[in-house]
Amino acid sequence: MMPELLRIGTRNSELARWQAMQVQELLARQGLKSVLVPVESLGDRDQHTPLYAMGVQGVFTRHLDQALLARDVDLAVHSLKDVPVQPANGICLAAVLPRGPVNDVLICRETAWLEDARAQATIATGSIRRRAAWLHRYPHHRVMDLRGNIPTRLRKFRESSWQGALFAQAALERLAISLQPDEKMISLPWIIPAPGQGAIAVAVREEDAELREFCAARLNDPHTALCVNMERAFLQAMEGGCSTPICAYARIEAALPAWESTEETFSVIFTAQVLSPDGSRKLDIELKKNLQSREIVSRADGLIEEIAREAAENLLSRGAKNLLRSSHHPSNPNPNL
Ligand SMILES: NCc1[nH]cc(CCC(=O)O)c1CC(=O)O
Repeated sequence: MMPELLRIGTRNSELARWQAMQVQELLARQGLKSVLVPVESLGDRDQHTPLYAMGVQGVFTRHLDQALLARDVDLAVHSLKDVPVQPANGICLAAVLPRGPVNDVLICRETAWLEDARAQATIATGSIRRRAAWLHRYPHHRVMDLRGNIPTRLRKFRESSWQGALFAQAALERLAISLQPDEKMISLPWIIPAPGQGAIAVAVREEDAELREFCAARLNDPHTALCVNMERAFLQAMEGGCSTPICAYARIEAALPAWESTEETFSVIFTAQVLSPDGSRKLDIELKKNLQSREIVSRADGLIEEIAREAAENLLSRGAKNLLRSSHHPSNPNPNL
């Protein structure tokens, strides 16, 4: 039996509440009533310790896992990017919603410094992936640590003299952030996103079979699921956590059908990258597979395994582990590099 009123657990940030409301709206369209239940997370309580230094996975999701297991909530809504690849015991991801924008963006005031290859600049981000990618392209820039939720980070940028700050485009769009007249938003497609970036996930208790199946049938987007599950399988194969500069992005594009085929044909394009934390070195790979539309569901698991393993084996054989290990603390780069 499903409860009359579903309780949706969410972090209490503006972005988290917006995302939880999306799920609430989708449930309402299916005739299900729900309420939002805010649950504070470790990552929200401590907004100063850099994320990479917290040393635990799931700083944004653990308290919601606990609320699910304690039966204080029936569903939990997460930014998939923040969810550890290994789910907590008794909890499973039942659905991912259609993916939003995946890119990172730069918010800045004037841009002369970007066009001048030798200009000095200070850029702010709390993400070691964005830091590494930025420093790879602009090794002479300085990257500052910037923590907090989106409005806080934007405010800190506005009060600073930094040239720019990095954000997920999905987050800015969801909060309908309006830029000031002197501000610009520049899309950064050359930064490969984090696994799962731009996707919203719904977690439930494993034992709630009815709710789990309902979410899988009515809320889940199979295209998004194929892509993000591939990115996360790759992350797992690399044994990386949320605090390593591991990037992965899978997308599905319509491909021209083979002449004898009447079925729609797609390509899955998987791009991955690992960087040394100081940005001095990087390894890339791109893999592409064609598949028929029905295979997006029927062959999903096999394809995810196959591509994730091939990409991880390739990068690991080229020395990815050394590269990720080469400096542990961004502000204390290995002098040997
Ligand atoms: N770690 C925080 C977090 N988790 C998800 C998003 C943005 C939305 C998304 O990428 O899905 C953000 C903010 C950011 O990365 O700037």
